[in-house]
Amino acid sequence: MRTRPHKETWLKRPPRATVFRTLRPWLTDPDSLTARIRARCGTFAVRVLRQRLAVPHRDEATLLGLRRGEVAWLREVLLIADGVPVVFARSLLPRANVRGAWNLFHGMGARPLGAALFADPAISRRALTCACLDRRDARYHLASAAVAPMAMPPRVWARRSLFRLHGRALLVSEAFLPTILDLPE
Ligand SMILES: C=C(O[C@@H]1C=C(C(=O)O)C=C[C@H]1O)C(=O)O
Repeated sequence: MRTRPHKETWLKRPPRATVFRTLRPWLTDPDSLTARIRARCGTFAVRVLRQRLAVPHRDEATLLGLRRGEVAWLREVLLIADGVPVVFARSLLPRANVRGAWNLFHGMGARPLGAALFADPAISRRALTCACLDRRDARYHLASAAVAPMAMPPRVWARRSLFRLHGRALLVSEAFLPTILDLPE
């Protein structure tokens, strides 16, 4: 699927005029997304889609301080609440960060990354930003393919932030599927 080079705008806050009131807390809550979902469903699961070396998108590479074409460790998952996918998450970790500091990335399996990230006081989270992803963005298509045959709306709101440990970065992006709004507020 060819997507035009597109530079979506990542905002510090979701615009009131275009983001559902009930979606805003999901885009802005700085605590663990896993914990927030778990508190609103019966059974929670992580479906690991991909975990391998990959070339980040240009904006992701810039955030991670990587040169264009430089590979990083990629982890893509679906967060599942009561059997229904509610979030498509994509995390990127520069290769140099895997040794020591970020070994957690490889030991996680189907355990949620957040369980490790929010358990270590040495890990800090930078500010969240959010963007509306549509068919112009390759990540929209990754999420769409991940949830098929469940239909994807023309646009999904996503958020992302950098986690840092001993000066090394991990980029976590989370796209919210419409089903997130079926969870209690
Ligand atoms: C960062 C968190 O971890 C969640 C779990 C992820 C995973 O297991 O790959 C990725 C992103 C998050 O949605 C969190 O819970 O806030």
